[in-house]
Amino acid sequence: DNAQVLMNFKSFLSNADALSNWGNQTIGVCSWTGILCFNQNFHGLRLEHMGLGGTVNVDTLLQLSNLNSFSVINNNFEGPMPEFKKLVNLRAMFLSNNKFSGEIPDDAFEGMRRLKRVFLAENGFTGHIPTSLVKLPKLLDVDIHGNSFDGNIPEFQQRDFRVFNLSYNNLEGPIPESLSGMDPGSFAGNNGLCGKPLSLCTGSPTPPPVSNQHPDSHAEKENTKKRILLAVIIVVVVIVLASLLALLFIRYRRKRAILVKDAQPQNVTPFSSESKSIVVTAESKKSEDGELNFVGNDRVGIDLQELLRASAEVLGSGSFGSTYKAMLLNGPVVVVKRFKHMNNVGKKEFFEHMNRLGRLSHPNLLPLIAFYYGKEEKLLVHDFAENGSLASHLHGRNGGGLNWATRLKVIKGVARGLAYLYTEFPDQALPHGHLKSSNVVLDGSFEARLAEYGLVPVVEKSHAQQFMVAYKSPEASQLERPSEKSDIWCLGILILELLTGKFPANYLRHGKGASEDLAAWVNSIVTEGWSGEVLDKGIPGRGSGEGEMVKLLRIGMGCCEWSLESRWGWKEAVAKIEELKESDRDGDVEGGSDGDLLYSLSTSLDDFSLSHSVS
Ligand SMILES: Nc1ncnc2c1ncn2[C@@H]1O[C@H](COP(=O)(O)OP(=O)(O)OP(=O)(O)O)[C@@H](O)[C@H]1O
Repeated sequence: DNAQVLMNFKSFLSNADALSNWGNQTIGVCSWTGILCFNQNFHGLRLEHMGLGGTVNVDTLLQLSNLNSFSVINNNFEGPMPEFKKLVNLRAMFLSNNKFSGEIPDDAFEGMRRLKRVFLAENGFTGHIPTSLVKLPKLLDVDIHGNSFDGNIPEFQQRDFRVFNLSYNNLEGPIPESLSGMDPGSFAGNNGLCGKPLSLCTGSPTPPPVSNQHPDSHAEKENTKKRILLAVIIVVVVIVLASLLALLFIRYRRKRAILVKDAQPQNVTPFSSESKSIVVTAESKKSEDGELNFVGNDRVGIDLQELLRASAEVLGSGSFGSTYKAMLLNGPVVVVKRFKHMNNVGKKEFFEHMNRLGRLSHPNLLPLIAFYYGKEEKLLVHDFAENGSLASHLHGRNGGGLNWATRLKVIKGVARGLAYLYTEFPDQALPHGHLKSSNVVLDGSFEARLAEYGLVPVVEKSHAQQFMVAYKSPEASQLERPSEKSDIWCLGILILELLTGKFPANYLRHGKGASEDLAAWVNSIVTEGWSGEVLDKGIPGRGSGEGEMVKLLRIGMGCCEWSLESRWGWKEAVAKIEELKESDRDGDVEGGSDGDLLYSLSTSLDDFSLSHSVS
């Protein structure tokens, strides 16, 4: 049976401490760590981030009935790619972020008629892209970035890719015509590639055919000479221009130094955490970079001097810097957040973007009052929300205290705020970009207000990729490019967090691989906790609202669909959230009895599990 086979498979692994509950017959195979089940039937292995090594024994896997999905993302496996070819029923193969190496035989994927998803990224694979891969009849996702594949890109026979990433290899030659419509990022970091969607192949106005391997040597020499000449001219021009600019810059700095004297160091750190007070100096206010710029017209009444000298209390610190609560003597309490890593755009664009954010106005958005522009650091000033963050109510000292009615009110507010952002920023992939429970704050009447929205355009790309939560959605972490549905993924996680009371631990963990952790967290709810454990038992007022809570859970899972096609769009999610009621008895009742409730819950969870891992 599968239990015995799995134990056998484990015996070939090294450092398998994470699989310590394997073999426990009382809990059953479906509850073992990393096992994917559907209707209590095994269908996959998801052994991610476990530090595993040793051998992936394919002959053992062969004995597992219904193995559809196999993932060992982010472990320490070494050596050549295991001979997965024998697993003809496999639909998804995730080997990314290991130390696999060597050439993959040309026929390595032959006969894998069901294989849809191939993830080999960030390993040490070499040699040509195997032709059997490009012939797979069902291939939808292929991500082989960050290896050392070389040679030409073969003609892929599939057309509609969902994920396609060949970046950061040693591929060369013209990109096949059929791939010319792909995102250029899919080919980035391959120095030898040319042709659409990258720049045209040199020496010819159109990409040369692959068979053109014997160019006329005289013409080639002429071309080379011309190229060298051109390069020399460019280098000389660049040096001259750079010297001129340097000269101008030095003169400008000298002038400025006289005007501003030593204001600059204080600008960079206008808060002193020791004294816990705001210490932007008088000099800095005079300097160009030291001004607080008020963006909302209704706040002109705030006294700048007073704000700058107000005593401040540290609220916490996140991935960008610390956040302070500043108490003005005769005015409102405001929150000032320090931001590093906000140098994606120049000063002018930064100002424009802040003014744009300042014009936003919605009851579920924390308004931006003012901002400060420093070279290294920016400050954003907001209203203080009296009831703190949603995270603190779900997981903090008063954790679990929010009743169902308030949770519903909060999620409706979040949905409305998000809908407003989507409407106001239709051209942006990520209208929010950083939606998580610590960025949902609650005002005096527990109305939700979204914080840290709309910042993606000004945040440095690498920082955004590493720390902003929308970048931890599956598509963003695998493609390094989020979709407009990535914010919806975050909404889904927030819903699951709100209903289960569980903290998506690694979702906030800074660093690599967090999206997979996040997905694993969602998945673990599905595989381990469906039988009544999913909804937080301690939510006050849960009794009469369980049917509605299950509806919200389904919405959450619709938002957490792994594939972008199946994931809900924002309009659908918002409309469904708006339909929710406080009590099952308010109007039409669904799933009234406990039996029905459990049934509908398990059905939705199984649906989710299926599409999540095998899609
Ligand atoms: N306007 C506000 N009113 C009340 N509390 C706030 C406000 N803004 C932020 N906070 C709280 O201050 C704390 C620190 O916030 P901060 O944004 O620095 O960290 P974070 O949200 O955990 O991380 P990140 O920088 O990734 O957003 C959080 O608990 C946050 O909820």
